[in-house]
Amino acid sequence: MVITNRGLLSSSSSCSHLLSLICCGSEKWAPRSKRLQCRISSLAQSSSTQFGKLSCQSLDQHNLSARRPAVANWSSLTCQASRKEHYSKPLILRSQCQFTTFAGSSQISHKTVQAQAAASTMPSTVQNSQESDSISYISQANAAAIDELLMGPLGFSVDQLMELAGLSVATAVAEVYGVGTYPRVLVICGPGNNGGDGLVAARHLHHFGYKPSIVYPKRTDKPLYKGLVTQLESLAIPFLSESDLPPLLKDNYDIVVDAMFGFSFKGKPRPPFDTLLNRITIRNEAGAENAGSPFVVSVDIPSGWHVEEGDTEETGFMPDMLVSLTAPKSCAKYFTGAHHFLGGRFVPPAVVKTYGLKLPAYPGTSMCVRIGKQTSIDVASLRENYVGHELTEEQANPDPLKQFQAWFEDAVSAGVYEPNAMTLATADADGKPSARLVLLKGYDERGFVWFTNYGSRKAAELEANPRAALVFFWDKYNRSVRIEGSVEKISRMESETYFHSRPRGSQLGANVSSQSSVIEGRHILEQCYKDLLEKYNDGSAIPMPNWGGYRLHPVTVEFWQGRESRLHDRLRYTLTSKDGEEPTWIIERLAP
Ligand SMILES: NC(=O)C1=CN([C@@H]2O[C@H](COP(=O)(O)OP(=O)(O)OC[C@H]3O[C@@H](n4cnc5c(N)ncnc54)[C@H](O)[C@@H]3O)[C@@H](O)[C@H]2O)[C@H](O)CC1
Ligand SMILES: [K+]
Repeated sequence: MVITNRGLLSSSSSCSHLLSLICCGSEKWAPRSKRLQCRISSLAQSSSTQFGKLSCQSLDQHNLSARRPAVANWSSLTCQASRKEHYSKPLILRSQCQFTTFAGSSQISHKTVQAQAAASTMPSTVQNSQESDSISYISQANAAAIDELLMGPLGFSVDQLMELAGLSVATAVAEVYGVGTYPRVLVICGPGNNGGDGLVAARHLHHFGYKPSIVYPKRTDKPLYKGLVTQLESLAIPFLSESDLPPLLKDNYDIVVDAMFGFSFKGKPRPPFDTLLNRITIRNEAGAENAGSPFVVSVDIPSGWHVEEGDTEETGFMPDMLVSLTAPKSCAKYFTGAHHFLGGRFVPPAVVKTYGLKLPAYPGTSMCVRIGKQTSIDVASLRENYVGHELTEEQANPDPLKQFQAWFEDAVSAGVYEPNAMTLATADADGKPSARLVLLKGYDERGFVWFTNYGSRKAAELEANPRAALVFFWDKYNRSVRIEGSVEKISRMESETYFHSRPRGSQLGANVSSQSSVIEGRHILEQCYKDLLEKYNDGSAIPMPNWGGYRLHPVTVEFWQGRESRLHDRLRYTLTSKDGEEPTWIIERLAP
């Protein structure tokens, strides 16, 4: 019987009936004591077979208790072991389980199997049982069997699955480590399909704007891999040898993608992967001098880990992020890094059914989904170490509008969500400020335009005090732009043109909302919307309400680029006019 930590465990015995042992350890911990709970159940559900007896006995010094359900035809038993001690060592439960089966009234087999299971030393806050219950973790054997099923009767090809796997990895990386802050990626590829996933991920990361480099020491001649390498070479993505790597990886890389080994890994890593793994492990040791080394993202499995039991070699390797593929492997239960994602949005119902998989839904059009909680966040310590971009006086366009356009286009191509969202700050006649988010709807040499209800609070404030400030923030590049100046309404014709270009639903919505006024409830809006929908359901023009655009004429524009160690770049453009001359922009650097 082979039993692993805290997951569904495979078992074998010479007996014709399979047993499985489900252990859940760390979530049951009490301070300074460890408890391991195992449920032993029969997977043989033959109607002619009934369990006559199933018992469990501890082979160690544990306090073992066994509980069986109070039903006559029972086929499972819960054993619980506990031992008081420090957290430093795993709790190992070795027990002897005995079962006897009957067909009719005669005993047909009697088998004693020994089971061993361990509770890891993870603190109980890291995972909760709800999480383990709501998602399936699969064994090494099942991972391989699922692959065979996919690539056999279910008609998938390895290239196709690898493409989906690599794309999932790249999208998960981009979701957590923005290209603006962490552009330099080292992808370390192993000899098998896990390495292939790494090659695919590198290609997608390149197209997402990252700068990947690859270490691929054990290449294969298979056409699939040769093709992937050729594709990367055609993008001028560098392939490096281990000797090309700097002594401190963080000097050249923000992220390391560990695509060395996946679910077929066995034993201990052989050279050169042992040293490569060492290089991305050191950072986890207390007081390591390279504690600020790159973030490590493991593909499918943290390389070197036992596929089911985790870091059995006690190397201390713990990636910051794990992207499980298809379904998390059992070892993922020991993952305590900050980010756990599941990738591979292709699992057909036949696989889900055959393996009884519980998998989370993928949101929207995402290729990956976050699973598990993000480890608790200390808000005060949230801090990006901005790297990779700069804004020097030499680079800055003398025209702030052109500089804005360049940064805006960068934000759009980096996939920033609503890059035109900006905070608009206004103040009333007494100087009392207020701010809200609005959408930029146009910009040119005349200024920056947005639309709103002319009866809103901002409109009243702009009436009393026609000056405003705008702030953009584009996280993927760690850039912000601040714009200040005077504000005026745009012409009614411009507003009409834009209003009628909007979807009819938005036009009706603008008529419904007497913006910023207090209303009795949402039903007022819904009723009014319904009435207007009926009124204009003949397709006739929807009139523009007291609504329109504003244009801010900038007099100062500041560009802020986040840089390392808080030494940010700040360039402020100020519109300055000397006697009788056309106003011009002067650029000054501000202390960060
Ligand atoms: N269904 C999916 O989601 C898919 C995932 N894919 C990825 O494929 C791997 C599994 O690939 P496989 O080729 O079977 O195995 P590995 O990549 O884990 O590596 C096997 C490779 O490594 C060698 N090896 C084994 N042990 C050692 C060791 N101790 N030291 C050195 N080398 C070792 C072995 O000889 C082989 O050469 C899965 O995890 C996903 O990442 C697929 O891309 C598509 C389907
Ligand atoms: K890996």
